[in-house]
Amino acid sequence: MSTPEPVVSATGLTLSYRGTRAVDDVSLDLDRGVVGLLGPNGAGKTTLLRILATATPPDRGSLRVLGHDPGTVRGRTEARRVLGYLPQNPGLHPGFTAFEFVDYVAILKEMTDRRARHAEVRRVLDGVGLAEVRGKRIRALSGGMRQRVALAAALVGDPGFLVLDEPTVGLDPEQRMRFRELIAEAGAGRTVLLSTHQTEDVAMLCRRVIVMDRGRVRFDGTPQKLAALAGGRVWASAERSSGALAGWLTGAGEFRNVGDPPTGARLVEPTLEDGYLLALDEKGVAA
Ligand SMILES: Nc1ncnc2c1ncn2[C@@H]1O[C@H](COP(=O)(O)OP(=O)(O)OP(=O)(O)O)[C@@H](O)[C@H]1O
Repeated sequence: MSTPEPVVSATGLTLSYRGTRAVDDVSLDLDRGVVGLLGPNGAGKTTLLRILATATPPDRGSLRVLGHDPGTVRGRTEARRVLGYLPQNPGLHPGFTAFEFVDYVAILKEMTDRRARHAEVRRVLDGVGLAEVRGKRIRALSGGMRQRVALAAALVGDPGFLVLDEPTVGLDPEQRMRFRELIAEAGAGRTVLLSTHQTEDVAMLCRRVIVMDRGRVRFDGTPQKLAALAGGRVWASAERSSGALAGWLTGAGEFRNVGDPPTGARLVEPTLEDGYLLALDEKGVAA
């Protein structure tokens, strides 16, 4: 029996901007569920997401999205029909109502039957909990609600692949948790790639995490495995410790350090964030 094709399959993706390799020979396969994409500013996350969402063609490499090849005009059109993209700056028109904006996106997605399209717009707005405010102008909505409008727009047409670029940035903790619920729901039946700086979002939501730095994949594995990279490398001390890549005085009045512990150090449980820090420090850590 042949193995089914992954939902997204990328090989050797490379894209440079004026000599800087924003994405450098990235290969990955994605299947169902929420996959987190972590990396420092400028790591290449947005550029990779734009390539996967077919918004930018790579200089090199091949890509298949739900069986389509975005390298061809026809394949690109087909791929766009089956993917949803929430970009970093979704460009919500403030004068539109939530309904009008999502309807506008649905029109761009070539949904020509007005009645079916309006039913779909209502479905996605209801799905993100905005049924009550669909007639309100976007300028009158809170930041959290605006992000939900952008998510609803990405969900139009029930895409099999959803690309989310830092969707929780700027949200307060309550709104972030509400958004987390929506991402988890979205990931139940489809492939979601979630770029974020929030390591907690990854720990709470993702079964797989990819860490990028300087255009390359530095780690690809489970959140548990990423945290485990810091096993034996996080310790508490009364004084500032040399050998720490990062160390700070906590509210409990002692230092928490990540790095190379001195002999006899009092080790503490590592978090995914500790593993992330070490994955960036030790370039080329594999899954
Ligand atoms: N349109 C562009 N023109 C020139 N350089 C660009 C362009 N877009 C991105 N870059 C450069 O490519 C590299 C990767 O940028 P990218 O925005 O993909 O990173 P990122 O990981 O998404 O960063 P952030 O977390 O800050 O959003 C950076 O060096 C950036 O300056």
